[in-house]
Amino acid sequence: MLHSNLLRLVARGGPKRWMSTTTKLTSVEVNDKTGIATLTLNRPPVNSQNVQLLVDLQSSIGEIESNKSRGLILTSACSNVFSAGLDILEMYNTDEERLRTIWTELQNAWIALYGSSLPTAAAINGHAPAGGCLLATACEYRVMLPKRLIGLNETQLGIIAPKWLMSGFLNVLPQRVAERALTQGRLFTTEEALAEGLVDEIANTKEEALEKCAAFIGSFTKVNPLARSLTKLQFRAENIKEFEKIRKKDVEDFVALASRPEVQKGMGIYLENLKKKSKK
Ligand SMILES: CCCCC/C=C\C/C=C\CCC/C=C/C(=O)SCCNC(=O)CCNC(=O)[C@H](O)C(C)(C)COP(=O)(O)OP(=O)(O)OC[C@H]1O[C@@H](n2cnc3c(N)ncnc32)[C@H](O)[C@@H]1OP(=O)(O)O
Repeated sequence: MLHSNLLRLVARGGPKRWMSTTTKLTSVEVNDKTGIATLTLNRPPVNSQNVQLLVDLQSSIGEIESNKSRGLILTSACSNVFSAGLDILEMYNTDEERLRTIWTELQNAWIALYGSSLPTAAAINGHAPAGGCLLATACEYRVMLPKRLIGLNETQLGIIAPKWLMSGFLNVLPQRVAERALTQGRLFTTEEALAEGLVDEIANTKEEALEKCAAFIGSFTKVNPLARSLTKLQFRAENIKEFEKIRKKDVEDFVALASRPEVQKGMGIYLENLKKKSKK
């Protein structure tokens, strides 16, 4: 009896909890020759970060770390957008528990990428505002397509990016430039981002961006991987320590802020405007 039940489960693909009814929103492809993994965000039209995308992103990072890939390139399957940041629809008109889950998974995804011991690079093949910029700046290297926008525009939305969320941004920009950009909620064009050091190179196509990212990861071929990763993590240790100290309180702060009536109202107006703009 037990045996036949097991056989039935195997035939159906295993116990139910492993039978996901939804498709994964990220994919991983490892290049046989280079051993470099490309992790693609695939939630059209704009890769807005809902809980599932954030959970899938963590699982793909885990997969890449355990399959002994030589490095990780993060990119997008959407033609003009790397990621539009947090899914505002998911944060709108919802309950506190959902808000708690959204923020916890954003934190988890960020720390998985920022704290990865692997060499990481972002092939930014489209716009990367807010949470999109967060993921790109969690990586060690950025290559971006021309005439797109990147930055932390939170103040333009009337919200505040917490300190940990600025860590990657502050790693690559001088304090003065970062402070001005964050207080203005500035989105940089690719060309401005290159001039300031927010991105490292420009590429004309996604393929070229992937090649440049692979070349960056390839630059570590002759470096001892353990020495490399420990050195990287020493640079990031202070930010990670600060983040770990406040991560629980940070979730509650977010829930309190995002559930305020005036913030919810702002989200509704912002969503309406986004929709109006996309219909034009
Ligand atoms: C706004 C208030 C948020 C309040 C949060 C409260 C507390 C938070 C405290 C701190 C948080 C900081 C951390 C991070 C925050 C974020 O990430 S918030 C998200 C910020 N993102 C943006 O401002 C980007 C908004 N999107 C755009 O500017 C553009 O869509 C684009 C990325 C430049 C791409 O342009 P385009 O290719 O022209 O695509 P469309 O604009 O036509 O969009 C297509 C459809 O996608 C919908 N959409 C776009 N972005 C989002 C999004 N972030 N969430 C949900 N949905 C989004 C858009 O409405 C279109 O939908 P329809 O086709 O009309 O149905």
